[in-house]
Amino acid sequence: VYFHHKSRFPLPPGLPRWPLLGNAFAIPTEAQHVFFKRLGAKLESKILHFQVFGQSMVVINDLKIAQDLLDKRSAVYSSRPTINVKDSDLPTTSMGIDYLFPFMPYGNEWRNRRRIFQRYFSPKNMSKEQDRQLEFIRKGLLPNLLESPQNFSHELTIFFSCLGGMITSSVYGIPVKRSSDPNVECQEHTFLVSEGSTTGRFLVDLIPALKYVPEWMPGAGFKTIAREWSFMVNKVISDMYTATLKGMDDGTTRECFVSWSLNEQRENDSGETILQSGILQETAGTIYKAGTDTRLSTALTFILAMLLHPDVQRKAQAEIDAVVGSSRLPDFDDMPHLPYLSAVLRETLRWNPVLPLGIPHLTTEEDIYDGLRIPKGSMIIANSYAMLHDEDNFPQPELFKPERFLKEGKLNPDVLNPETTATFGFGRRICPGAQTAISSLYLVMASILALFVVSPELDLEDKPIEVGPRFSESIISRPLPFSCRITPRGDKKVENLLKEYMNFEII
Ligand code: HEM
Repeated sequence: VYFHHKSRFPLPPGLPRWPLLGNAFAIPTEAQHVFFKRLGAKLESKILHFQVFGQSMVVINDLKIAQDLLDKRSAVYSSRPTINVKDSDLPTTSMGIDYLFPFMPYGNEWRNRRRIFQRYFSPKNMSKEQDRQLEFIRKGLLPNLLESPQNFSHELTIFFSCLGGMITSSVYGIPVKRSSDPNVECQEHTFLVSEGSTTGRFLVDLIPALKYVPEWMPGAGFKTIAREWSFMVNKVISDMYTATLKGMDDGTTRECFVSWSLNEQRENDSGETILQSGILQETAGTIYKAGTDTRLSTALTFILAMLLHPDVQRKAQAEIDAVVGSSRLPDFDDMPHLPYLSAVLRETLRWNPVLPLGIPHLTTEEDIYDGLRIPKGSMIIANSYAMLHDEDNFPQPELFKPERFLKEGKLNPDVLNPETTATFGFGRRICPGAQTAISSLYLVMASILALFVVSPELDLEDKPIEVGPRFSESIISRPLPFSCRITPRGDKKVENLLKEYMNFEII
């Protein structure tokens, strides 16, 4: 009786549906975040409902609604859509990667893994992680940029080596080469196999209800790839883990997520449990992809913003020079004294949210919100892009304007902070890597601006090549390849400043 009573509430507004297909073909396959934002404005609703091949889907375009539901009612809004490939098609129970906890449904299995992750990536280990970040930036990123032949694909590789290497070292503690490290490349290639050309494809393939269009429907090709892919992912995850254990025995592993977690658990007498059950190995296997792509996209967005806004770049450099001087490199202690740079980071996260639609949640109960019915089993999409481009909070949201976060030269606490709002998701699923991400991005930005200038590439007639802000319009939003130059600043003794950090081939 109660159920029927509740079900009389209407669904949130949406589009007219076709039988069976529902709204599948009304939703574009690219730039969905922009489509949802515009449709919400047209239908005058900040919460929308769609039906896609029988899957109920709710899109939230508003921060308060997302907080009311995903944060405050998190007991109901914290699951994930699961992967729906038949058992018989695959060697393991599903695609073989649903044990990676970002994609696990809500419950104890997910909770155990997330706890193990959070115990290491917590404030008490932050200074150790920051030492590692400093090292990878100073011995890897900066020397590599200095030696770079200046082209986008090379620079992309440099950022990727630094961030992929940093996370590999954080998780596995094994030595990493400053460029072309075989373990970093192997993880990257393996995780990329299913993705085709864009990074977004990776997540799209993982989230069944996002496969609106036939090419993403599980067909023979998809299943073959899934089978091969799950095998390779599992092998890499197991090989990397074994390398750490071996390194722990012969003393070559530096302290890292895996070694720290094992030691900590051994002290509590339960180390055998996580070791035997393989939970630690699985949790470790999650971290590379989550921690590399997201930071890489943010770093590239930052470079693009500096290219397009030389005035912002000069202001940030002047602030760094005033605080850091010319005889040393920036470090984490400088952060509180660099409000303009902090505003640049906030604006970078806001201007091009890396995961514009976050990662979908799933409701485990029916719910009623503001007179609207949210069915059980609905996929919930929090449109972070719409929230971070909400004109009420961020006037002229398409403009890159760090000043919006400042008042009288200080960070203005009255303006929403993208470091703590929407960028990293919501509720019990909120990104557990946010602190480490922010800290490393801050140092990447400060270090580059202290030593280098981002400027336009010149064409054959020495005219600057024009670049527009264009992003891959998939699940992960990343600037499309653009030409630029990242050259040592003429007013700094860059080689001297980097002298003690050059020539470390292995970090
Ligand atoms: C700029 C960088 C990053 C951004 C923008 C970002 C954003 C996000 C978002 C939006 C989610 C989904 C939250 C939700 O479901 O509501 C997420 C989940 C996650 N992130 Fe991040 N992330 C970043 C960096 C990192 C890093 C560096 C790590 C690891 C060290 C990491 C590990 C994870 C994990 C493990 C999850 C899954 C959490 C779960 O399902 O319980 N992320 N991230």
